[in-house]
Amino acid sequence: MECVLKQPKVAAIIQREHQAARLARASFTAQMNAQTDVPVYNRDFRTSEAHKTQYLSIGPRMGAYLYTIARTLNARNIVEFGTSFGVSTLYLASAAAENDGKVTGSEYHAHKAQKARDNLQDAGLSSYAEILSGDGRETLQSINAPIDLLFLDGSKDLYLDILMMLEKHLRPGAMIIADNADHLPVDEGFLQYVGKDSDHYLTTLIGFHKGLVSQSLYLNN
Ligand SMILES: C[S@@+](CC[C@H](N)C(=O)[O-])C[C@H]1O[C@@H](n2cnc3c(N)ncnc32)[C@H](O)[C@@H]1O
Repeated sequence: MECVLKQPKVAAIIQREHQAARLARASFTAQMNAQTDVPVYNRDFRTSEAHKTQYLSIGPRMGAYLYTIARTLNARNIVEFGTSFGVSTLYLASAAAENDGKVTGSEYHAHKAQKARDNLQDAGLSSYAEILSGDGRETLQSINAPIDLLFLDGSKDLYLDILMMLEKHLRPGAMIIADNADHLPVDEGFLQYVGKDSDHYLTTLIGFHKGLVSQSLYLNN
């Protein structure tokens, strides 16, 4: 079976971007955390230095997981809230390439969206992804095809808003994956909405190398 992720050109760009993210994080995190008590994830995505300049990207294990889920679902219409420099998008676009599908990414900062497009181009995956620049609450309103996979990785306090905005487009059996679930309150907001009392979602929290990921199956009862 072909695995686009393992194609030398794709693997090289993914490795390059993980390495760049690691180097950038090493110097930036200590510096920023020393300046304020507000964790990176709680800072305003429009104004914070971290959101403007840093990768804040998933790691290789999470990337392999996203790719596997997208391939297993045969996901053709993949939507990503929070693209940054497009590391996660490279994994999702690799699966989309094999599924004859497409990823629609969203990133508030225009220069980040452009770098994500450049990375996809370098990997030869441009035909399988489109990156919308601007606030996902506006740009993702253009989605109208049935969604197979929704990856939430933008501002944590907007996960529920984005889900509710796109819910009408989820196909039954769609998967919603939310990163950094350990940063979310359990008994309100997104996790409460998709949690055990929901008739529409079956949700599990998965422990990763660092933190929790929420995975919800859309039941559409
Ligand atoms: C955790 S990073 C995403 C990392 C990316 N998924 C990856 O793994 O490479 C979050 C990104 O979401 C963007 N973001 C946050 N809220 C957003 C919004 N409302 N609309 C668009 N982008 C947003 C931030 O600018 C930031 O670059």
